[in-house]
Amino acid sequence: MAVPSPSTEHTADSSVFRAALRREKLAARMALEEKARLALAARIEAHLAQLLMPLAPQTLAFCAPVRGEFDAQPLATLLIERGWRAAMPIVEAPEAPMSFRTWTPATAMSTDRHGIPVPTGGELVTPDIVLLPLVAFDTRGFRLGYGGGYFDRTLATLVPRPFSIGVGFELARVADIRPQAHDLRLDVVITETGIVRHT
Ligand SMILES: Nc1nc2c(c(=O)[nH]1)N(C=O)[C@@H](CNc1ccc(C(=O)N[C@@H](CCC(=O)O)C(=O)O)cc1)CN2
Ligand SMILES: Nc1ncnc2c1ncn2[C@@H]1O[C@H](COP(=O)(O)OP(=O)(O)OP(=O)(O)O)[C@@H](O)[C@H]1O
Repeated sequence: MAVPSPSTEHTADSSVFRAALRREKLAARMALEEKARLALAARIEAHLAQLLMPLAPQTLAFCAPVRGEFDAQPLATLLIERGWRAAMPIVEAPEAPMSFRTWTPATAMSTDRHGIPVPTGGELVTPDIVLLPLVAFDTRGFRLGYGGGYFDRTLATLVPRPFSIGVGFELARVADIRPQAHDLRLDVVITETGIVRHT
């Protein structure tokens, strides 16, 4: 059976398209050589620092990196030293919004149901700013993740909604991820080439 090509073909079923896009972009990221990935990550970190460092200290949520994602821990550590609070999302149940627990470099970690490191304990907090890892993103600022719908479900419940920053590599960019009704637009996307604001 022919596999739909996310780059060229418009299938009627956008969930098939999204699943194929997810596979393609995840494979492209995982195919990056470690050295090349770290060079791109350093550029992302510089853009992110340029955006965040001038701000007054607040609560920043980010994910422990898996599968070749950008690692925000060094920058989060620097921000903590400047008075910020850092937090990580916790998947409590598959269909439920995530909660957020404080994180520092000293925080004891366990592994969640998806194999992602998360704080074992820690205070529950509501983030002001959230870094969202991107599997794919489009020119309007819509994001594709691993397919759990966790961030859409979580951000939809938070009032005021945290400022959302998508973080990923340029290789994740597409024209249109074919967003579904529940998909939220990112306020900002940061890649190695810079910062794009969508709000
Ligand atoms: N590092 C990191 N942590 C994160 C996220 C993330 O994107 N990156 N998340 C961002 O939301 C949440 C976890 N989201 C996840 C969603 C799905 C799967 C997963 O394993 N999905 C299956 C396929 C599911 C499907 O296609 O229906 C898989 O990949 O095999 C893993 C994590 C919270 N923590
Ligand atoms: N606000 C919401 N309320 C209820 N269900 C939702 C909501 N947001 C997403 N979902 C459900 O979650 C599932 C996966 O959504 P989607 O493909 O957008 O995931 P994703 O954004 O790639 O995943 P993740 O955020 O976990 O990385 C979909 O079946 C969708 O119906």
